[in-house]
Amino acid sequence: MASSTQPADVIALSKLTCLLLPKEHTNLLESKSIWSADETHEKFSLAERILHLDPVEVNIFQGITLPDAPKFGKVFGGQFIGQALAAASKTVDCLKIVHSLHAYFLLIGDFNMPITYQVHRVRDGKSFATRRVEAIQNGNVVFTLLASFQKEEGGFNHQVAEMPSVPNPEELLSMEELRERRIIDPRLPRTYRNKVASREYVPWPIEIRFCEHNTSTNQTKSPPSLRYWFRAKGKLSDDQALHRCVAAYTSDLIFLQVSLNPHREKGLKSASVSLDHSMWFHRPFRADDWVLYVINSPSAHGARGFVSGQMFTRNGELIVSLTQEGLLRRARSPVSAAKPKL
Ligand SMILES: CCCCCCCCCCCCCC(=O)SCCNC(=O)CCNC(=O)[C@H](O)C(C)(C)COP(=O)(O)OP(=O)(O)OC[C@H]1O[C@@H](n2cnc3c(N)ncnc32)[C@H](O)[C@@H]1OP(=O)(O)O
Repeated sequence: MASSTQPADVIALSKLTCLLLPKEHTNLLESKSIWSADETHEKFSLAERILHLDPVEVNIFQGITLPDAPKFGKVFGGQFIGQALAAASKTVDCLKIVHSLHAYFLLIGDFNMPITYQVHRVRDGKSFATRRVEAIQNGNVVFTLLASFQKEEGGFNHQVAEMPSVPNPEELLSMEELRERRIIDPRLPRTYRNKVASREYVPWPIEIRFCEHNTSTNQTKSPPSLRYWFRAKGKLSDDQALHRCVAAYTSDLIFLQVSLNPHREKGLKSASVSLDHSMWFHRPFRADDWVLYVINSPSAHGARGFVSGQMFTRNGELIVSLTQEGLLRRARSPVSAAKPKL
């Protein structure tokens, strides 16, 4: 090769390798990643647009809370996890993909303000890379995440966890259909039905189908477990990093609430927020294809609820294991608390 002369464009050069690629194949080098282009465009799914970040400086990105993104009166915890993971992913060699993350929610986020994500490049190894991300609003660190990335590598393989036998998502009702049914279900209290009907309904970027037919309300006790299928609405870009960010985003939508199930009662008003969140990504998957989320809460004690979860593909592959601890309090009445914050 060194002695022959060939007409070609030099595309990439390093100390060891000189890659010669004919012009007609340069498209092979175009990034297929979500991280490069302007992703605010309408053609992208809402989940992908929510996770879009603008680069501000080296290692610094900015995210916003879109008007049509779920909020729950504050920046949704899953939005912090998804956006922070997106920020970390943008600073890592694209051959390395996230395999675990650990996050703490430090302060309630203000959804009217942009969020600055500062990425610290903790380490870049041959196979692994580690990143620490701080989400900042008003000069305060409101959320922090540690994430580890790994280059694809072959190895031992086993899976003991079995996907439970549940109905296919096609046989189950969508959240929208469930809402309609609940409004007219005579077995449910009229006050509850009226509340569901009058509450503003903002569609989520994620489609959810509960596996069990459930007639319990947020004021009736039920076991501390839940199983549902989810997938992003619309098609996501073909980037495994994005699919993991979307699963991270979704994982906080209905998770901690499962810990409250056995304690629900008439008149209960709770003040609950996620405190920490950990995820391990075992195998590749698509978040715009159905994923089964199996949730259990083994413990609640000392105003903290603990939940663990597993995610499976339709084929029964265990793709994610996760845990969360959250603050579970009875909300104070306005008489005893002048300005409740939670
Ligand atoms: C079927 C369909 C189902 C659908 C379900 C959909 C649901 C979807 C749900 C989606 C889920 C989304 C999930 C998510 O997105 S949760 C969002 C992500 N998580 C967070 O944002 C948490 C951020 N972290 C913090 O805010 C702090 O670190 C906390 C608060 C945890 C600790 O920090 P700190 O140690 O400093 O706090 P503190 O304990 O002293 O208290 C702080 C303040 O609170 C007052 N306070 C205390 N006790 C009560 C009480 N009982 N009732 C009312 N207020 C109370 C207290 O007086 C104080 O106020 P003030 O004295 O400062 O004024």
